Amino acid sequence: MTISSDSANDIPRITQLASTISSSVAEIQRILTGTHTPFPSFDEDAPSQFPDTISKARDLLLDATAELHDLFLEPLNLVYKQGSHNNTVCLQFISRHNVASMVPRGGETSYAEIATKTGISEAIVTSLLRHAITMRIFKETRPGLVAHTNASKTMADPLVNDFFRSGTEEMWPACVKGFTVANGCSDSIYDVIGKTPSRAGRFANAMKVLATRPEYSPSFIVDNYDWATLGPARVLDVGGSQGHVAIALAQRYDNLHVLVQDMASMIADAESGVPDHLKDRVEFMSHDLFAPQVLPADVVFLRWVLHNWSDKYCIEILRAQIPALKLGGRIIIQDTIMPEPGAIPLWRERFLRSEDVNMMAVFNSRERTIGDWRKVIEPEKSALGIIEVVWNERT
Ligand SMILES: C[S@@+](CC[C@H](N)C(=O)[O-])C[C@H]1O[C@@H](n2cnc3c(N)ncnc32)[C@H](O)[C@@H]1O
Repeated sequence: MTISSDSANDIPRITQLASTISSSVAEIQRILTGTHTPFPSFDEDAPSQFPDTISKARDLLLDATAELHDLFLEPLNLVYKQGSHNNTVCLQFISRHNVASMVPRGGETSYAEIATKTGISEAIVTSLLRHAITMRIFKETRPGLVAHTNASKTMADPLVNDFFRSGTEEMWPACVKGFTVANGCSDSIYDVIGKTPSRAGRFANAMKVLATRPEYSPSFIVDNYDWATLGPARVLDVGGSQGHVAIALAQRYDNLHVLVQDMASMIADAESGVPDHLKDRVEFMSHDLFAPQVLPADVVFLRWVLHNWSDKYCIEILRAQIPALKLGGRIIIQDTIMPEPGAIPLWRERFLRSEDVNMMAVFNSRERTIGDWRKVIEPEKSALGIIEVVWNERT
């Protein structure tokens, strides 16, 4: 029998992992106790985010616990565990029928009642939700009765529900067949959902939800670029959806006037989400990002836009922005830079690799490494050059 061990001191890998788990939990306990922060739990009212201060210990803990767990699965079970199609079926059922909002906060409801409300048989509802419960979405308090966990309660938020519905109804079929085949057309996802306000609205809500994840927080662009030194500046937030990032920028920097440009269906009613005191500095305009810019700008800002497009289209998009730039103007791009394999904690890398596959299936694009970005931005292609890259390993 071969024992997996550290050859230097002959400590088995499983023991090393247990020791990492023990020391990182001790560190997290020290920090949470010191800051009077509640400990993690699946309870309905447990906190939904963690303080930044535990980030390093949490990275170590998540990777070590996952490795230890996986080591004790037989190889076939390990691979089976990663096959997520049955998870997706459950999430599609829950989000399509707004099941999470049928369960009262702090109370319970029955599978039978959910069956009546959804028009789906009690047996199927029970199977789908009992599978969801193994993912810690809902809990069965007594036979036949379900209540919220913190995960299911999160799904009761209409924006979060839209996020999962967009994922399971737009992205998932596209991952199986490619977006165009799944939708029986030759148009891009944006052309297709742009024609249906409910689908466009769901997508815009999904973007807002993604931005609430600490890794995708607008604070990275607000905090890591010195917008104040630009002086009075007009910023075009190209593909800015419903303005959640524009609002964050205008809130912090009163020197900025931000014009959000997006497809008409994506920005329908977006103005109503802008706080009154920012309404004169955050505005919206329907504009095709491939059309030459008509308005002069100090900054053209593209956040999470280019990763949706293959190189050829990125170059077209960038070229279309150039006529807008005033002398000394700049294009600021905030987007994913793919790390080398193994360069960041595995649980974080997994999210990025999953996004990469999503880009491929839904957009015929990909998440880019710094070398890939150079190819898009090199001067002879787009008339631009990379001046500075700021990389934050948590984004
Ligand atoms: C991935 S989302 C990013 C949204 C936002 N910038 C953010 O950071 O959350 C890409 C955005 O590009 C917009 N978009 C796609 N094609 C477009 C087009 N042809 N013209 C204008 N906007 C477009 C989409 O509607 C969507 O809001």
